[in-house]
Amino acid sequence: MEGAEVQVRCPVCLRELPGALINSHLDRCLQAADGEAQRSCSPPSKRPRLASAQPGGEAEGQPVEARPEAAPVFSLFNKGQSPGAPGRRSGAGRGDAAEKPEEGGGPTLRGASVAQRLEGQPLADRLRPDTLRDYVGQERVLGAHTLLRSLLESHEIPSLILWGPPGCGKTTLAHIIANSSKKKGMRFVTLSATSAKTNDVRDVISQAQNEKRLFKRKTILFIDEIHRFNKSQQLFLLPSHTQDTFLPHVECGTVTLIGATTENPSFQVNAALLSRCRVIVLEKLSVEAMEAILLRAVKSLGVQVLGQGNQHSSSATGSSKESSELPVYVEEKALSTLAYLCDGDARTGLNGLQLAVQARLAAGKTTLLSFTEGCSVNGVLITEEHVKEGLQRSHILYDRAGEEHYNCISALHKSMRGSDENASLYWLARMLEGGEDPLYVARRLVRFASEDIGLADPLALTQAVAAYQGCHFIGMPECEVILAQCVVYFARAPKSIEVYRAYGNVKECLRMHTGPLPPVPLHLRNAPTRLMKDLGYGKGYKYNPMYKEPVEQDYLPEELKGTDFFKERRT
Ligand SMILES: Nc1ncnc2c1ncn2[C@@H]1O[C@H](COP(=O)(O)OP(=O)(O)OP(=O)(O)O)[C@@H](O)[C@H]1O
Ligand SMILES: [Zn+2]
Repeated sequence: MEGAEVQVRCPVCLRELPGALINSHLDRCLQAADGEAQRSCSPPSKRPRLASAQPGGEAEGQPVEARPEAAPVFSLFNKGQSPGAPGRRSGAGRGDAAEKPEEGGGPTLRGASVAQRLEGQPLADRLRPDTLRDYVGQERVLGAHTLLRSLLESHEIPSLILWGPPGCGKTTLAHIIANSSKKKGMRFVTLSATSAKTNDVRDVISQAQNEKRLFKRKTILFIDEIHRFNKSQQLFLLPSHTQDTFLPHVECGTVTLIGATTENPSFQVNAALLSRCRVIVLEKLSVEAMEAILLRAVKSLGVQVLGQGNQHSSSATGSSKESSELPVYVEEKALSTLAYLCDGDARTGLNGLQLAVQARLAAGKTTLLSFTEGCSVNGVLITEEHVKEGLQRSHILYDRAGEEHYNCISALHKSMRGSDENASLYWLARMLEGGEDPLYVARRLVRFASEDIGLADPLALTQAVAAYQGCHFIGMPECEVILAQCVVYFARAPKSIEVYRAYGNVKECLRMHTGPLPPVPLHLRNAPTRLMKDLGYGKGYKYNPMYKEPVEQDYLPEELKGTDFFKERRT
């Protein structure tokens, strides 16, 4: 898939580079663009969603099967509904982000208890900002005087690909654009690449054409997880595919495309499509940005923050059936820890907060809080520990970029090598549940197939490549079983490092060589011209099929005659 020779365009500086270099280049390029040290800009990966944290609604990025009507996924950017979620669709004008939902995302429901405020929609969706004013962070692309900002302010929306790690605000930014564009009378339609069919795209296009022709209305099409469009869907997007296609429509302005992706678009988005879109690189949210988002959430819930300012001591934990009616407090430290641990993923952070509050309310434990000014209050207290528990349940303590990442993949590799299928599965799950990029694991499997299994079972390589492609097509979480199958196959497979080692010997031999390399023996050379023939090229070569008996012939240079790389240095 990732041929080393393939040239890809850096979405930041637009230079063409060999595919193998793009990731390291991007890191540098992003740093240079920023002028200051960036947090990791390496292509982010998808992390599994916190299913348990979404009691009443669904967040985008949910597994396809979790959507009862998998079919089309046109939906509105409605408050009551996250993009891509089924359910309330408006009849005729489906796809129009016209109606304003009743209940504001906004935050506080007057008079309601914290428990009531947590009901229904997941906190993260409810708090999705409507305007740039509430959109936190991403200054580099959205700050004052940036191109994107002025374009948005003038409602000149170009086709965009929003690339960034999970929960950094891609969908939210699209949502904000939707809001502002609908004020300008534009339509906003969303489609999820995980479940949309080619026909769905066609429908959107033809409706957009009608709208443009009849009402002079422009359509903005948001495609979430655009990297998931598979080969046939991508084909459909290509210009050669007659008038049904998408690209010409992007170009002539029938639709403005906004794609969101967690994957490096140079690899995952069709080049022709990519060249027609501006790539906006969003970063994972900083700890400070996360703190701001969490504070807003806490405020919206009516939870009070206990910090340095309001010194308190807590004691005498009791329990109360009515804990849900009591005031709820969260320690400032708990919020900053949460902001740190969620690793720039606002959805994880907000889900973690929601889980922690809900768990505390359900436990019914109350705490007597004594404040320095003398008063004491009985309430529900959320500490750092509770927040960590909330996160633990969402497994995000796995450190994707650091130590853990390398430790786990190494443990997986060694378990497969040691033919321990249980251990292999365990390490695989540790990584995937922790949000590891399945393609990273799949790439390692391809390597393992040759390095450790080799000719003992040459089919292993086919299995690994198939697993890689399968994962690429369907993504997490559906692809996990593909990797599991492959991992168990490999643990059970016979192993051979014969070729791996022999190839190492050959390389070693070349490296150790001093002086000019031996010439290719004349009889092995091809002689396409008279001159070459005269020079003795090909002379004496024995064409094997002409011989009944095995042919005696040297294939190595004279000085290496008799060398057996398969036996060299073997103990
Ligand atoms: N920059 C931000 N400012 C304020 N809130 C944010 C921001 N980014 C994310 N959020 C909050 O986090 C939630 C999830 O963000 P969003 O859906 O935009 O992430 P995403 O980048 O599209 O992630 P994914 O790739 O996982 O779909 C939002 O509903 C919103 O509440
Ligand atoms: Zn670059």
